[in-house]
Amino acid sequence: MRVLSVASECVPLVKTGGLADVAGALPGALAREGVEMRTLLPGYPAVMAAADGPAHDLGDLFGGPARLVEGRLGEATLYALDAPHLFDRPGGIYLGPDGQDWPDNPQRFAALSRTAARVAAEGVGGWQPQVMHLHDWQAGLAPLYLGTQAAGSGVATLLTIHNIAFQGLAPAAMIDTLGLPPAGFTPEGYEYWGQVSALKAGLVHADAISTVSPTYASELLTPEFGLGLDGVLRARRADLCGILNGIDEDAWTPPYRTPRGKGRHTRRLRDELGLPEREGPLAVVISRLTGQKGLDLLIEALPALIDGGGQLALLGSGEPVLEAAFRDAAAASPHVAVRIGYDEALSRRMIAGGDAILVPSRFEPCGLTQLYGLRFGTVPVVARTGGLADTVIDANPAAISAGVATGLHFHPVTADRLAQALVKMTALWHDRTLWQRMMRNAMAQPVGWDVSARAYADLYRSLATPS
Ligand SMILES: Nc1ncnc2c1ncn2[C@@H]1O[C@H](COP(=O)(O)OP(=O)(O)O[C@H]2O[C@H](CO)[C@@H](O)[C@H](O)[C@H]2O)[C@@H](O)[C@H]1O
Repeated sequence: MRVLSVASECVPLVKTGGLADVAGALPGALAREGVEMRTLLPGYPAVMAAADGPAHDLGDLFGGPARLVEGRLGEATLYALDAPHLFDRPGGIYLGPDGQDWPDNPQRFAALSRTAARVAAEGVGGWQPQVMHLHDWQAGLAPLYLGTQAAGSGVATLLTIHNIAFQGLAPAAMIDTLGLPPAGFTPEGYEYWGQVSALKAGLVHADAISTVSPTYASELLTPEFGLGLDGVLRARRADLCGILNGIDEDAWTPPYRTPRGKGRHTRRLRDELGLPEREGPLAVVISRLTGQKGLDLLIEALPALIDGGGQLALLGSGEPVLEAAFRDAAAASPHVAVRIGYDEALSRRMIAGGDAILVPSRFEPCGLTQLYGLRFGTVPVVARTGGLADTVIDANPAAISAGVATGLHFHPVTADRLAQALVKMTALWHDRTLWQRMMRNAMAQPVGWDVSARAYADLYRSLATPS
């Protein structure tokens, strides 16, 4: 089975969020299922640095010359879309130096999608996929472009939603520039309230749609979570499924085997962050600071943790208002440590040293940090939504008496309920036997890719026409 994965970011080359982790993990996880997955990425400078193989000329692509250059992504093949006028620039991969989207983002990711469709239709260097696995809006136009290619039939398409909040909107005036079929610009097609929506194009035209947890797959069908696309998704309900993300269990192995081993790392973390010793739980957060993640609720609920004898260590970056609020919280209490920035090594030390990891998201398609938490016995305290609900077993009385709890849920997602959960977490932490039982349960829970890789492989096989 040959699959082309198409993404706008991918570890270890370029990452702004969880999509990169998933795109980076899939080729290895699927190789074990007999799937040969190759990955197409935009040729940002960091990606071009990994592309030193044969090059294939693509001619002009949205106003400049383009090539597909082969490289390696771990054991797998990488295709880098080398189009310097679109991708060779300093700054963020989505945002310019002014913090706004690059003005030519519609063309940049249309170029990625159009190239994907071309690889699917014509093959590259003698290799042609049977299935295209497209990630988020940046690859959303690929099924539409594929449909316009004479040779396009026969390659199946799967679109995975990692974040429906980004829909890839562009003005209708760009239909020609992007080379889209004008007849498709209707509410049943890729039009979204008078604009072009790359995500909607994918949702309408892909053969199948998935998202990254079963609960989120059903939440997406509701107006609250569908963010304007719930109607489109309800119409495609029969083709929508949820497959949980995993994490790379080898890359994320705790530096201890049993709960007892954690203490040393907690002391070290307190030292590193300048937190005083305290007889209470040390909660950690590693997150993008955006409305999605519900961290404004944590600012409100923080007294419940700190006045109850706990501590908070937060690592993140994002919205300036939230960064400032957490900096202020750290200035106001010796029991709050805040690091603004992106630092994977520190994130690992925090997960190893923390007693609990907080994920109060308003919506969370899957979430990865609670999975790291489980693996490290860092008890997750999570909003009961999306993949958080699917991966953490709440310490309710039934789960406690059955001895299966791995964390805490709160619902509805409000500051009050979060505060209550923090109080409960503190009480559970003081019951050392119970807490260690939860840690052991968490550490024993499988959070790798095995089950989900098999689910993707089955899905690809059900979509592909035999060849
Ligand atoms: N300051 C920082 N320093 C170091 N590391 C940091 C960091 N901030 C974030 N990270 C890391 O970035 C990743 C974030 O992944 P998540 O899945 O938690 O959320 P994200 O919303 O980005 O992903 C979206 O896509 C993924 C993949 O499908 C879904 O799990 C998720 O629900 C969806 O919102 C984690 O690996 C985390 O450790």
